[in-house]
Amino acid sequence: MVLNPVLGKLVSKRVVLASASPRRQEILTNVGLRFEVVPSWFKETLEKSSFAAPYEYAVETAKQKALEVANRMHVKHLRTPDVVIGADTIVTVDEQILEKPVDKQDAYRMLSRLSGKEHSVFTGVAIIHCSSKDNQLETEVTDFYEETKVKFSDLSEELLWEYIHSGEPMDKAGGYGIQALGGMLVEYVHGDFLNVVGFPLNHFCKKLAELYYPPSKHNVQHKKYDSIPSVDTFENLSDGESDSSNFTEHKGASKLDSSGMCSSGAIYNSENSSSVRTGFMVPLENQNGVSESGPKLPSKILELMDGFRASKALFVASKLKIFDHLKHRGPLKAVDVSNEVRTSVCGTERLLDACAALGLLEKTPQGYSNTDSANVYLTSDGEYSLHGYIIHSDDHLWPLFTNLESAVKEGSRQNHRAFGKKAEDLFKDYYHSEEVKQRFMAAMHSIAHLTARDVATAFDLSRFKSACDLGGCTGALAHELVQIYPNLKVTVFDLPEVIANTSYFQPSGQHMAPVTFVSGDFFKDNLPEADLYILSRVLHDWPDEKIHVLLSRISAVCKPGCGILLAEMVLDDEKKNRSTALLQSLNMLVQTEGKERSGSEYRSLLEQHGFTNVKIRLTGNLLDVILCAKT
Ligand SMILES: Cc1cn([C@@H]2O[C@H](COP(=O)(O)OP(=O)(O)OP(=O)(O)O)[C@@H](O)[C@H]2O)c(=O)[nH]c1=O
Repeated sequence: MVLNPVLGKLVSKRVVLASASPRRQEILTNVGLRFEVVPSWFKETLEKSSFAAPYEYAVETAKQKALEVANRMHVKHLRTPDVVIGADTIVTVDEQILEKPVDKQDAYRMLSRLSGKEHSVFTGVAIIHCSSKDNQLETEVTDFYEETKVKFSDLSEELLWEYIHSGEPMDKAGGYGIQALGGMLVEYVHGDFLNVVGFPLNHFCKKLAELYYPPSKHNVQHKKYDSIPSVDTFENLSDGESDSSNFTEHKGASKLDSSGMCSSGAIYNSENSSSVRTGFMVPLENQNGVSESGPKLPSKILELMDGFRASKALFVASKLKIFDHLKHRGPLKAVDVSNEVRTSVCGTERLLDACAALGLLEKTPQGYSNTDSANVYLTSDGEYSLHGYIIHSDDHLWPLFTNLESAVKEGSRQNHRAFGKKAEDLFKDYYHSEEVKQRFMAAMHSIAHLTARDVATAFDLSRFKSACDLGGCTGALAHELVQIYPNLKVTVFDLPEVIANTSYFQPSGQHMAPVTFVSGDFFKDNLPEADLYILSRVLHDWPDEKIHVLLSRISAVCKPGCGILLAEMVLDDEKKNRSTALLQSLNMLVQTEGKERSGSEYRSLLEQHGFTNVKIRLTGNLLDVILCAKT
């Protein structure tokens, strides 16, 4: 495998693909890159005549798409990505730039222009490396383009219209998809096929190699990077050389463990510990000095095998409030932390070291201190504290997940095995004790607060005058909504046990008037009147039968034009790409009768109750958003 070493450089980074194109997602997923998808909101309206060459237009558009996402993620979530990738594909013929057709007539114009001729497909790509200094986003942009020439056969009118009516042209530059039916129109392709499909993978890998393995004096003389470097080339690149790259590696990304394995997939040859090999095929020399290929290092599998250890280390550090202590008193030595939290020195030191290697803490000669993200997310009073959710995960989800095998065998929740009692009503279980209720509410508040801005801004909701957040718990989303839409009045509707406990979670110093709390059970009691009903992380708790009851109750009080806003993790229709959401669906299996659903499943549920014009936005945050209106 020659590609993995370069892509392996991205393993420990938060990589974001700023593109809604399913083709780009597939091309990069197929080579094992792990990334989040955050489609860009940049409008592709740059003035084409201001560019000397068409590829400059594609490159600039790609750059603007990626920068928009980098900025948005930095400003909105305090979650600066490490690398954002943007791309833009255009077709040029007779010095005209063709983008995606706006309608069938436009597709006809484009395709008849391409008929019987050779044209060029350019994809511009921008790779943005991001960092945050004093809360300011800093970016380093690398961009390039790739050109592929494509020749179409002569297309008859009949063929052309048949192709247009297939629907394939509409979301594709030049009005065709070479990877599908459009392939039948093509006489020849000169250049990179994937570049036509939407992403020049080969050139992208070369760029990464240039960035992460800048040629040293030594190999400038001997090596020419005019193709993707071979394994041999990579073997000669020590980490020393890669460290000279501008881009710092994630801390601990290449740490050795006792078995000689590196977390990034690098391995030390025991006979030559100074050379780090980042390939997955590990050439080792046998006694005769002949190279043999060792087994592949399955770093993804190893990471998954260890995943629970990392989770538990995070849970224990959170439970011991180590991040809180370090926020106020750090840097501290292990012995001081152990005194503060009353634990053994040797155990504490190992936990702190593990947390530092996982990137949760900094370790310096002065001691351990929090990273910026530990201060924001892991302290119990951090601005976007996940502390509540972490404690809930440890106390509640962990015991349930240890019974995952039974859940899979039986197809049902496991409260009886985890907690020794039969699950009655999902929420009654949470609310049977004050302590469990507080913990659950804190967990829900953590997630609602972290996602509220993206949920509230996924669609323009300014046409609605009143909203009712059904199961709105502590009101975290409601408060965000009234900040963003000052004319909106929001009612939070939840069970009496919840409403009685919301005061602790209210933001201080805000004008509280527009958010009202009303108690009731949305399956039984009258629903407050509203133009917009919000269900955030509600439907995934329930089986379809219960959802039909709830949606029919909402539909009965909803006037035409009024809407429903759902916030859920939305699965892709094939249920194969979004591992966080698919794991969340297992999480629902172990504890509820609900599940995560795909966009089409939600659409179908809503349409059965008279809600149409269903729009789905993937936010790149933990929750996606669906908006629909009653007709
Ligand atoms: C020529 C050709 C193009 N495409 C698709 O055309 C879109 C171009 O549009 P874009 O503006 O570059 O991208 P987008 O789809 O709008 O996504 P985004 O990156 O969010 O702007 C991309 O999808 C490409 O795959 C194919 O799937 N096959 C082909 O043969």
